[in-house]
Amino acid sequence: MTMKVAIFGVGLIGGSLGLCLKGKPGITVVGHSHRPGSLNRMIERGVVDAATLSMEEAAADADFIFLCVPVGNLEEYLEKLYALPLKPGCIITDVGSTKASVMERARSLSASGVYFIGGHPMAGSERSGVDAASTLLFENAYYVLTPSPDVPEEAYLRLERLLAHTRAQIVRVDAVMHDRIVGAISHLPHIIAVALVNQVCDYNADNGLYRTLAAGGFRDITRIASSDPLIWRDILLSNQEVLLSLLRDWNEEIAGFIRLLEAQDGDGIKQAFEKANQFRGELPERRKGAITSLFDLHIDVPDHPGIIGQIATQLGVNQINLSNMQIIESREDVPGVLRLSFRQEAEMERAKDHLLTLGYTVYV
Ligand SMILES: NC(=O)C1=CN([C@@H]2O[C@H](COP(=O)(O)OP(=O)(O)OC[C@H]3O[C@@H](n4cnc5c(N)ncnc54)[C@H](O)[C@@H]3O)[C@@H](O)[C@H]2O)C=CC1
Ligand SMILES: O=C(O)C(=O)Cc1ccc(O)cc1
Repeated sequence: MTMKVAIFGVGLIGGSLGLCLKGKPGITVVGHSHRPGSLNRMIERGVVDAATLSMEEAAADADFIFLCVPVGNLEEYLEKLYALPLKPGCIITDVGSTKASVMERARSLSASGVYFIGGHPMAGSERSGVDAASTLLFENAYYVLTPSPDVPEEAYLRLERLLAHTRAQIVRVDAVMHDRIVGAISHLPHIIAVALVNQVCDYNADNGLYRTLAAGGFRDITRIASSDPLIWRDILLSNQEVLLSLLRDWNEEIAGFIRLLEAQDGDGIKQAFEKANQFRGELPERRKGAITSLFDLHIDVPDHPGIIGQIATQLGVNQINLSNMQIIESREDVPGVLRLSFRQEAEMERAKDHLLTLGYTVYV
């Protein structure tokens, strides 16, 4: 028997779920969009079997409904869905980056025979839209589910089985706890990245050298400042209380650094770095989390024409998939450093071994 999966909001996350589910035995994927212009693109991109502007048509007879719209629109979509005739046993889930508010709304709407299970795949990127969707996005990432106590175990397990196609690791977390933790490890870092970029942007208004010289570390820690403004407006507003508390703690951390510098307290500065080094060293190894990392290789390359093309060709010939390539340092009198980024650790290891055998100096 065929299962129907309906996806509302076929962007980065909805599109990536579509890619994981479409074509799997016994599954049909229908995409819903509120914009006529995006229907063709979903089909061309191959993320859904069928696309429609009608909520009713998308939801009719669906076994699973995924809400993949911005957090600020989740409640409105839930209200509209609960007003439609849904298949008995239908599971509605969402992918929003905050969980407490949507869980609260779903509880107030509950309909008999329809189950809501909050969800949050903790992998993504600073990109958005269906063109950025990827089959591999969720692989090895954590995928949080926040079922309320009244959801039968049978329904939870049905969703878990379907999500096995994402190859993510499912974890069950309380919604309020989720928002607190994700606030600290994902939402606060996004605010810090944006504030830092804007601070430098203001300095740059008077002296363009700031932008010229900004590279390496600045780019690395501010990548997430390029995230979609509307998506992030909604996430931050929805986690307001948690974030206000985290920002107060952040002010304290920064005030601590001000005090250390004013007092010329070298030992204190060293200790702050040592504490951070220690905790960061204990983070799970190279696992995808809310802030996703790529697996990077650095290669010394002599600065002569064609060398970068040669490296890319060598990797291509050996069918090693490269995700990104960047020259970090390139001056006429010094060798350049080329950064190659891979989505998979195994690809990075293969590239490293291959480039070493070709005589390149390679660092992980
Ligand atoms: N971007 C990321 O890395 C992650 C995002 N999420 C969550 O996934 C959800 C979707 O985010 P993305 O896929 O990144 O965004 P996206 O912008 O790529 O996709 C959002 C989709 O919702 C549609 N949509 C439907 N109604 C809309 C409305 N009224 N206003 C605006 N768009 C509407 C858009 O057309 C688009 O297809 C959000 O709730 C976000 O918090 C979760 C994990 C990671
Ligand atoms: O690009 C990154 O590293 C991210 O942090 C992506 C991301 C954005 C929002 C989420 O709720 C989860 C993950």
